[in-house]
Amino acid sequence: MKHFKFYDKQDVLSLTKIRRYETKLGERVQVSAGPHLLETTLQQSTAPFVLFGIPEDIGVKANMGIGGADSVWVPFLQSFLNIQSNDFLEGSNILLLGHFDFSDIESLIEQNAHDFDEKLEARRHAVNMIDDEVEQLVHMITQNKKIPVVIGGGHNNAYPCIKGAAKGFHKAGILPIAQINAINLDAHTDFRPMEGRHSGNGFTYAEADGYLEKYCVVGIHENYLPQNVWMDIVNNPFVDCITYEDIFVHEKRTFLQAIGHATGFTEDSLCGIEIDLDSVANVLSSASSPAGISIQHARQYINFTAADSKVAYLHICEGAAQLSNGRTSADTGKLISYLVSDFLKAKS
Ligand SMILES: N=CN[C@@H](CCC(=O)O)C(=O)O
Repeated sequence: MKHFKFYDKQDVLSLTKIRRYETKLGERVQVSAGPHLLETTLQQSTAPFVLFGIPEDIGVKANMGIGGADSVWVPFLQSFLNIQSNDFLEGSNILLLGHFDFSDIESLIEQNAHDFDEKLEARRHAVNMIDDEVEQLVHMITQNKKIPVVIGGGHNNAYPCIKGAAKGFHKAGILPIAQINAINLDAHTDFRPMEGRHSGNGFTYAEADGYLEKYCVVGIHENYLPQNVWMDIVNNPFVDCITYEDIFVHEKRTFLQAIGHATGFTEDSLCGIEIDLDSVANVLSSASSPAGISIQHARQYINFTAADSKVAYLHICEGAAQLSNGRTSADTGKLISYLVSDFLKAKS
């Protein structure tokens, strides 16, 4: 994990606005005992939740998407650490570990790959390196029976989250085999073919490698579902989906019924909870869209899945504060901080 930057108390407090007579989450969260003491920290910490960031957009670019998923981690922290510590959420049950910094890999690719094809190939190759480091961290966290709360980054990181959690919880004796389920609220299935690693095929690789058993994706947009992926889903009894159109256009079932279906489909094992922020209307991301669920729906999804599933991890991804095409949003970090706090409250 040579790309991981551990935080100390000072790092956290530098982003926390201290105010007399009030206490913020930044004053209450736990931090690591030091870069070389991760195992000891995880063994000794009383916090059941371990929060870290993967501010990278290599996976999105490797999927021919618009870069910028690396820009939301700091704005998220600035919001999250300044949430009031109170009876609703106190903060000391969170261990804030730090973030991955893969910017050296991206710089190398930019400097050395000559054209579009070479860059695409290099980025798909680089995603394997990201996979390995993220998997290692998720494995260590879950092996210590803690729940990772992961802020991306591209949706490519679903793969190392699933693989790391499956292996870690198996090693901890919680799972008989290294295999978990996953629920995903997303405009896309991210079940694209195995053409090299990128943000559009994390679940395909996880399933093919045997770490993902059942996968249910809620809210996919018919307009962005490739026919070959649709056929793969229809023919796979371990994969299920409910389209955005079936919920909000044809009204075949309500949003909460769709989530209930997803938690029911995956209830036999530990389950990774995933949300791609391109599912939320007008939130800045590579695949931003004016059509999508509301922020209220996203918060309900987090609340219900956290309460109704045996959670293996939470992964919130693809949000951006600034895209490589110049678009910006000051709100994405704050939205993510609401979703993380909703999750923590639902689990308390
Ligand atoms: N994780 C997102 N995957 C989508 C969106 C791609 C994009 O436009 O960035 C997909 O592969 O279709």
